[in-house]
Amino acid sequence: MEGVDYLADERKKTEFDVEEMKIVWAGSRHTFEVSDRMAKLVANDPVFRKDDRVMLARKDLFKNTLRKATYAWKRINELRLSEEEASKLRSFVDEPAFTDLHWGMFVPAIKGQGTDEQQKKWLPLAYKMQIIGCYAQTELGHGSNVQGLETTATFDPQTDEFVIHSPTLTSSKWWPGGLGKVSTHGVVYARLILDGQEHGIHGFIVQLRSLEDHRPLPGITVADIGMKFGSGAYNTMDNGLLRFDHVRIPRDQMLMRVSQVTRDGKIVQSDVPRQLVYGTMVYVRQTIVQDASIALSRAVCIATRYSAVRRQFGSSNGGPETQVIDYKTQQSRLFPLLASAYAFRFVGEWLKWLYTDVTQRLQANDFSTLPEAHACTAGLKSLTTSVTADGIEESRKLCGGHGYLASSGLPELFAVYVPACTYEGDNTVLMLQVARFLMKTVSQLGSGKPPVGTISYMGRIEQLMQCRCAVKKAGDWLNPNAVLEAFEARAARMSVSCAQKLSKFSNPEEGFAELSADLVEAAVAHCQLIVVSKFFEKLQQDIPGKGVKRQLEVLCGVYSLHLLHKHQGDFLATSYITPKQASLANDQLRELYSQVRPNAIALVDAFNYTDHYLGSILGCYDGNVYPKLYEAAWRDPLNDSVIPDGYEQYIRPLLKQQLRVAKL
Ligand SMILES: CCCCCCCCCC/C=C\CCCCCCCC(=O)SCCNC(=O)CCNC(=O)[C@H](O)C(C)(C)COP(=O)(O)OP(=O)(O)OC[C@H]1O[C@@H](n2cnc3c(N)ncnc32)[C@H](O)[C@@H]1OP(=O)(O)O
Ligand SMILES: Cc1cc2nc3c(=O)[nH]c(=O)nc-3n(C[C@H](O)[C@H](O)[C@H](O)COP(=O)(O)OP(=O)(O)OC[C@H]3O[C@@H](n4cnc5c(N)ncnc54)[C@H](O)[C@@H]3O)c2cc1C
Repeated sequence: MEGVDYLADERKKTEFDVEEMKIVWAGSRHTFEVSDRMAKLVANDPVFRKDDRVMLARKDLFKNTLRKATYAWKRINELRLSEEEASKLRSFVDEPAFTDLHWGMFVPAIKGQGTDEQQKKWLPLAYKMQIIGCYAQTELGHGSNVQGLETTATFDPQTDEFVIHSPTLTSSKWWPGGLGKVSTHGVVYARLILDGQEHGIHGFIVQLRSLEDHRPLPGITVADIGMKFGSGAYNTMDNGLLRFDHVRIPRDQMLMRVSQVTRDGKIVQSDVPRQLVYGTMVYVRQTIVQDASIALSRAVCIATRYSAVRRQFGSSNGGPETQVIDYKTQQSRLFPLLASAYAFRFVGEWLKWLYTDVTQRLQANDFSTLPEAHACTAGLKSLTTSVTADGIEESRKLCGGHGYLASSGLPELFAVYVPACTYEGDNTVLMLQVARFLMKTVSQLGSGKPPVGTISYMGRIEQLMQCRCAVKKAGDWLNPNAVLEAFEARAARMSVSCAQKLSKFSNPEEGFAELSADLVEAAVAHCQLIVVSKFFEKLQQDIPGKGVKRQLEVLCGVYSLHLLHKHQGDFLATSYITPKQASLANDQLRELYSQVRPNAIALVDAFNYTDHYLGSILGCYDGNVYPKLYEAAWRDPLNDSVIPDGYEQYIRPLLKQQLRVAKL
């Protein structure tokens, strides 16, 4: 029935001010208002419809994305949207496109690695989309190992040019988004060669296609790499391959903020550390952490609403069956994901602050916080994307059979999201970077240089190695200090244990390789501690609105205690807690689930997602799931006719043949 809210009874149970929670989720009233306005603008414009997307074949899918992306650009200009509004609008269009890489990597690479003059030349063109750019780093043979890239950029002093070349098949650029069919330019990463000497990997702005007729320029071979995971999903994106055959570019197209090549072919290093060549990756990893909370909250919103609608078993005297959300097993799978979405939102907010802070410091030639920023962005990117990818799949299972329907929105969300565990750094490779940072920190303890920031807890290493958990009853686990100390002690002890084992190897690199699985576990423990501690820090802030802070405290408890329960092996093995204390934590966790239960629908309403953005019948705001599923089935092209295409050719002869067999 039109206009009936099938979740109204659920919404009546709410114990907090949802409108205020929406502001907390958005980050500020201003961000909420911009988001809300842009989401509605997209939802109300028929050009941005997406319910037909899963039916499209690759070419139509791609053209459809071009149509939407260019229409979005037209609206951005017509409405004179700010950068913030434009970026929100693009995200609500909700379709991976070349514009993600243009705005998300090409522009930031020029901003971060280009000199002032280079920025002055290229950014205005990029801002007006008079050139479209991609980020061409990964090759067929090398992705994780950036130092192993094979593309060469050889300086020719005769002509004052670089010669960009792909010497082998494995040096072909492979994967860059937007490269396959759209980009006119790329920031291409290549080995710099001056007078026969190698000088590491640097970024170069290379024009790839003609601005007149879009044909590849001489010496350039470029194409799409082919279909990817899932039928629709990320196939809206033209990930590309690219080969260079001695392509010449002017010297001033090497991005020269980190190192400069002079007219006579000499390299001059600026004060800036060489790792800044990796700066765009740090920036993007930070945005990916923010996106993780969005993707996870979408999945959780769908699974929570549907769990309140869906009923199975438990009917007595002909009454309604039990809502599946009331099953403790459903709650123990769903509510930690809900809590994780909030936790990732807050750690993402903090990481954005950290990134802004490190950027300002870099501008003032203070490079001291760069290693921590690298470790935090790498580790949190790895942790949040892994949990989110698994969480989307768990949400699908929480929706039973209907979760497998494309109209649930979950299969597509999963297919689009899951490469986040790989792109912008494979999650294991990134955790190993965190492990290196941890081992370095442990080795420097006692050197007089106290660890700061997210690693400052290591400064209390003696206390953390010896302390024992003081929890005596379940409610003691609600004390933030008890929880924080548990996570700190676990992370510190796991790191120290790895460092002790490492010290037994005569070759540290061999030791690191041998112990890498343990090191990854220590890095995960450290990253989980960061998320828990940033959630607690959020709760220190003034949070207005009836019951809002209380709900966040409950979610923070769920987030930390479900981790403690899941990883109790770590906490027990490091002897910080006893089995009894682990069991008390689980008792408290169950109690917290009961407190989430009446607020669950309101907690996902606070994400403020339009039905358009969610793109899910199971997650629709009014909960009127069954009629919508029934109607959607009839819209499937297979139901255009009662007798399917192919009946005469295949089904009828088959049936006849079976008759003949039966007669024999
Ligand atoms: C329909 C539904 C829609 C649903 C939508 C859902 C939401 C979707 C969201 C989508 C969002 C965005 C879309 C994104 C689109 C995809 C973009 C993907 C783009 C890419 O993938 S680009 C390619 C990225 N490539 C990588 O990340 C490669 C990974 N490898 C590396 O980073 C490095 O090579 C390395 C692993 C770090 C190793 O490098 P290297 O060997 O040079 O380094 P060492 O280990 O020797 O370390 C040397 C030294 O340098 C320090 N260091 C390393 N990296 C950095 C850094 N980045 N910054 C600062 N410092 C760094 C390291 O710590 C060492 O320091 P030390 O000497 O120990 O002090
Ligand atoms: C959808 C998508 C979009 C992308 N977009 C872009 C783009 O726009 N631009 C771009 O340049 N690139 C892009 N990429 C490439 C991406 O950045 C790389 O695929 C990614 O960095 C992983 O590198 P790889 O493929 O070389 O993985 P590999 O390193 O080959 O990983 C394979 C396996 O080896 C393991 N492994 C590798 N090294 C180690 C190690 N040292 N220790 C232990 N285990 C290890 C990994 O954990 C993994 O299990 C994209 C990729 C995808 C999937």
